[in-house]
Amino acid sequence: MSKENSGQPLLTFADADRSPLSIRARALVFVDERSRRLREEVDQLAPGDLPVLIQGETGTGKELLARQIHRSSDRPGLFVAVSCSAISKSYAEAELFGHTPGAYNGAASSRAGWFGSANGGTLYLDEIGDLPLPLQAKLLAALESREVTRVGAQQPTPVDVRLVAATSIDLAEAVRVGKFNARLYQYLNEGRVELPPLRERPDDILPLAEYFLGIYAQRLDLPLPLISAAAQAVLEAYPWPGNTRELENSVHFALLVSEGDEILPQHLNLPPLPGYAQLAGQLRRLAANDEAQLRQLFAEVLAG
Ligand SMILES: Nc1ncnc2c1ncn2[C@@H]1O[C@H](COP(=O)(O)OP(=O)(O)OP(=O)(O)O)[C@@H](O)[C@H]1O
Repeated sequence: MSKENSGQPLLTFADADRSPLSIRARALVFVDERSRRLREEVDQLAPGDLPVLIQGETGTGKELLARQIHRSSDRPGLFVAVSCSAISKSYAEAELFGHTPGAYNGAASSRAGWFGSANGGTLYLDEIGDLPLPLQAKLLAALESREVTRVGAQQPTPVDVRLVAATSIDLAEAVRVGKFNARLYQYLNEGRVELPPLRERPDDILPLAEYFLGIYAQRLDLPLPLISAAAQAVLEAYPWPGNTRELENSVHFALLVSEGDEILPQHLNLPPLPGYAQLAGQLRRLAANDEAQLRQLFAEVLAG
């Protein structure tokens, strides 16, 4: 997604699925039990036009999930992805809702804006908490009334847009401190989905690593290496603060530097973990899979 904000429209993603350069996955790798449950939740929410709010740390796959929701909804219009943190301050309203010719200096022609471009489809607003407050109220009004008034226009235009929003911050807290519109929060909260950080769905780590390895090997026309047992252990123990995106970058890097048929720990380019962090990784894994086993482990440790 373009992050420039010189006042030009930032909309770029409508057909990113078709870009040969984009790794944007078609498949959602969801193997861990928590991910499977999430997948079921999303499958229930996807049909129809209810708004959805996806809460999750950076790089967890929120946009991929939003695309999946759009695909499964069978809405005929486009999936339009916009990062609210990249919105140009001066032209935010015109970017979002469009404008008429001559609405402001330099606006020679009219534009539908992101909202209008998503007509009949899905508008994905990433980091919705970064949307300026006055626009939050206008967004809610447009969603509820199903019409928008372009900047400079006298009459509203009918629109049918499904909103899927994402946030990495706690919007309830933002409402509490007056930074987020309470009614917009209620509107969004009806279809709320929590996307857990990667470290809390450890059984996704290796399948995702294999998946990215396969995709990058194919794209770069390289032979597919194996991930050595030691590298697998490192991948599983690492806490992935940058989540799936960080894993993707690490695997991509490893493929480029491994020059052989096996990925070793040193190819992953991850900071070395202190002993306690490795232990924490193993404990997280055990806790996710088998609480009884974890309790037994603690009992053994405490018994000396
Ligand atoms: N479950 C998954 N299966 C396959 N690929 C995934 C999965 N989750 C994330 N990815 C990939 O990881 C990368 C990051 O995902 P995405 O951009 O959707 O995250 P995000 O949460 O929207 O990030 P940000 O918070 O920075 O906006 C993308 O390349 C995406 O295709």
